[in-house]
Amino acid sequence: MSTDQAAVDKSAVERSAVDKSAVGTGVRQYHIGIAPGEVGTVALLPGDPFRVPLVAEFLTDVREVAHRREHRTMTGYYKGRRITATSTGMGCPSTAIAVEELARVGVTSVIRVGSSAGLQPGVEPGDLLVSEGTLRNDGTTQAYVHPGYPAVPDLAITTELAAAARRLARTRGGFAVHTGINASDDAFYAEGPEWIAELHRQGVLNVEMESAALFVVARLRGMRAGMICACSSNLVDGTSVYDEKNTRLKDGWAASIEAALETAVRLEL
Ligand SMILES: O=P(O)(O)O[C@H]1O[C@H](CO)[C@@H](O)[C@H]1O
Ligand SMILES: O=c1cc[nH]c(=O)[nH]1
Repeated sequence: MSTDQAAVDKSAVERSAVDKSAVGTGVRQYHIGIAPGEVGTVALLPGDPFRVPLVAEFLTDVREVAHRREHRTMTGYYKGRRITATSTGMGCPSTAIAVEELARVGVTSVIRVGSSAGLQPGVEPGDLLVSEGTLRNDGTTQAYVHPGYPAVPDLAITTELAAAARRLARTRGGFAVHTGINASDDAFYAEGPEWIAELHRQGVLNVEMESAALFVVARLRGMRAGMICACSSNLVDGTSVYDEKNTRLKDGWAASIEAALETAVRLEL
């Protein structure tokens, strides 16, 4: 086959190939199992499906909509606003799928309520961490955008998350609120001392595994996104590194959910 013929054949295949960006609008979604009309416009996104009921504890008229693979979804109402909680699973690949499919069923704002490890001294288990932007150390977003494309949250959601978290910290006490840049890694157990020290030197506040996909895919699909995490551990001072009875982390999850719900109400998301 000549080179010219190969080029013609390639473009013929490209012409008939599936365009996934146009697939699935308005129907029950393949991975998350939700159909349009079953959820509202704002979704809180924990990583862990077992934390979806923790969001539901704050809601009235709770309904479980679907649970497929790592994606569990419940809906309910908080202060009159319809709220959805959908778990993303761990990492950017499943998070990108969740955000893509939530966009296809009418969700317009997504707030990750996650756990994340601190990289600066003074960031303690149970503290709340609000993202101002993400260092994209993941593979998924490389498939979507230019290497220099920023992974940034919505400004108003971010400002409101920080304000809501600070109000809770003032009235409840027992935890601090930090804002800054975080990293999104793909490989939890490949975060070695050298990488942790490099992130620390560059002033990165914390590390987690989903926000690169969350922020990039949300931008590309015209959605608003934000992230508030509870600190699970501190990787530079070794506080409470993955100990089962991390009650401060559990309290931090609840506070992060409350801050996200208040944000949804105040901004009418
Ligand atoms: O607790 P979640 O929200 O899953 O967040 C963090 O926990 C997991 C790693 O332990 C990763 O998903 C990381 O981002
Ligand atoms: O990537 C991550 C996320 C949470 N905790 C870690 O230690 N690393």
